[in-house]
Amino acid sequence: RQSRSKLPPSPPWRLPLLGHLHLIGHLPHRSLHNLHLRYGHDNTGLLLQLGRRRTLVVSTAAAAADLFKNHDHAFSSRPHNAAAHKQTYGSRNVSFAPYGDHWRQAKRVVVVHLLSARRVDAFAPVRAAEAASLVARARRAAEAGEPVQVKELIYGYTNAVVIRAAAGATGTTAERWRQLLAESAALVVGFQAEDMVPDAAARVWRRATGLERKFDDMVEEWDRFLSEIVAEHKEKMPAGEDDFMDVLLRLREEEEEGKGFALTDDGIKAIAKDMIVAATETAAVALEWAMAELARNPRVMAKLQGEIARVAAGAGDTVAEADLGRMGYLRAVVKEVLRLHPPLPLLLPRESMSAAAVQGGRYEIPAGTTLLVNAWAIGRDPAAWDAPEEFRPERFLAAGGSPAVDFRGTDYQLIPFGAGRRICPGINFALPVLELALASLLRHFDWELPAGVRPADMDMVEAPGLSAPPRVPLVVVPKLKASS
Ligand code: HEM
Repeated sequence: RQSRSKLPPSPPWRLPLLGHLHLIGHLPHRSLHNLHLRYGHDNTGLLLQLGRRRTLVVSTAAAAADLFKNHDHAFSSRPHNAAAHKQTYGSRNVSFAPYGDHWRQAKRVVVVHLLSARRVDAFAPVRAAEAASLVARARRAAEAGEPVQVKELIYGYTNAVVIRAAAGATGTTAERWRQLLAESAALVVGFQAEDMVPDAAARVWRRATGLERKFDDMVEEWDRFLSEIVAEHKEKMPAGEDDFMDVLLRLREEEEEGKGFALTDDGIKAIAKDMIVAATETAAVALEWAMAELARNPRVMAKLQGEIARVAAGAGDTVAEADLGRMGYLRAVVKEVLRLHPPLPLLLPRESMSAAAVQGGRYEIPAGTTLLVNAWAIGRDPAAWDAPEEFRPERFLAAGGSPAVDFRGTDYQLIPFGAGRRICPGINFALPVLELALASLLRHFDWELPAGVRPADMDMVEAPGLSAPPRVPLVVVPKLKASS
């Protein structure tokens, strides 16, 4: 019953039940960007009815700035999603938990105890060992003169780093974990039934199509696996550095002494799984896009290799993490990759808990509205970026002493990790994982496109899904550099 003039603009052609869903193709960030260009308001966004969800879509830096600066609290919850709820022990993780005491405490545990600078530093030997193994695999391909599928090369690395940090797991346990991750991801591509119709009706549809059974089997298999890992951790005290499971179990012991956060076994499993799911895919997608952009822009690759050679001169076979801080161009490349290819192009959906009068009261967004922030479109916002489609890391090198734009949630034109209360807590964990892999791969090899493929021929469009790797997996040929 709200006055229409107070609602942000909407596209025409709203259908019963579907609302505007029929206007969304299989790459929602691209469809939503096009809809924004046709019907949206640059300072506010666009209001859509996506199935049963009234959805505000924000596609510009100006609109993101207004929302995150002035209305972050109102939009700090997550929409309920039955599939995610089941997979997360009833939203007992961080990413999908609704705003409230549980989320606040769980996020605090993650930020303070699992992802603190000290803890991230403690995993440096894990990263160094896995980077060395990444280089060894690339070296074998180079010596055999074989092209490599970058996704396979990279996933092995990000999976291993994350799983070792989360649960100290290697070998067959890590392999089982890898399979479970891949199978779960395949089940949650695209809009789900409960986005369209009420939960009960969605359940009937999922049962009829056999999807419910598949979800239940998957949830059971994850639980069996995580329970085994918790049991193993309870049995043996850690030798060496603690992994996330060790830390969570210790926090629980402290709680029993009245000092910590009340964690059940399910809570521990939910948080550990959250860390692994949130970290593995995002980092791998970012690395695959980085390699694609470097293969497509030989000038940037050569300049980056020059920096790495200068800074890491004389070091051993792998790049020392301490040297990464002196590689300013490497950081600029990472930023430019995340600007054009945010691994979660629509971040994670939010939901408003109260009405919000945005743009100084010009528009009113009712409570219970889903918010999609199109980071992919914001990275291409012509009001925020010069020549937005160009891959030009130099734009991030601070000119004349002005501070360079950063991705930590205060420069709203670059928000691949989100912003505000729900910002990603894993930035400090992700950065050395990304930078060490890139520096190691570029230090030892030149990466060429297979014979006959020209940079201009490369397909730079994303695959459908929550995260967005290249739809055509990148294949490149490593050539051992003369100095390696
Ligand atoms: C390149 C790597 C990564 C990218 C691009 C990324 C991106 C994101 C984004 C966009 C969000 C949603 C933010 C929002 O709603 O505003 C998020 C949330 C989250 N990320 Fe990351 N992430 C990355 C790596 C990691 C890592 C390494 C971890 C943990 C080890 C992690 C843990 C989480 C968690 C727990 C949340 C939920 C936060 C909340 O709901 O309060 N992420 N991430």
